[in-house]
Amino acid sequence: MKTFEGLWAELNEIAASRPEGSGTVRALDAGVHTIGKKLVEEAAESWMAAEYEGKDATAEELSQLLYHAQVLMIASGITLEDVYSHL
Ligand SMILES: N=c1c2ncn([C@@H]3O[C@H](COP(=O)(O)OP(=O)(O)OP(=O)(O)O)[C@@H](O)[C@H]3O)c2ncn1[C@@H]1O[C@H](COP(=O)(O)O)[C@@H](O)[C@H]1O
Repeated sequence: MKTFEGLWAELNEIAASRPEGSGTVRALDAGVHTIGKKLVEEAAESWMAAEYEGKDATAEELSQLLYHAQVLMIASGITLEDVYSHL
């Protein structure tokens, strides 16, 4: 099963190697403004799922929120340690 740290390693590798057809590369090229809007959208969808759609849908939306948070971190030059230092 993929973990937060496993996805982080995968996305950083993708950002460096820029494989053809990658949605992550497309998102990074679109920039922080576009990534930020997607992050907010997934946050809202997570909220709605938690209120009305049950655990499975909520977990799926939260996984997308975590993905977009990681993409925003890469686009902003932020490391896991930068974030963990605030936990
Ligand atoms: N975990 C994710 C992931 N979660 C969410 N998303 C993106 O977020 C979108 C979900 O948004 P929505 O729910 O709004 O669905 P949608 O409206 O149909 O999507 P869009 O039209 O907005 O793209 C998906 O279409 C993906 O673009 C993800 N994209 C990629 N990953 C993983 O990231 C890795 C790299 O992916 P690529 O860069 O695409 O190779 C792989 O392991 C993928 O599984």
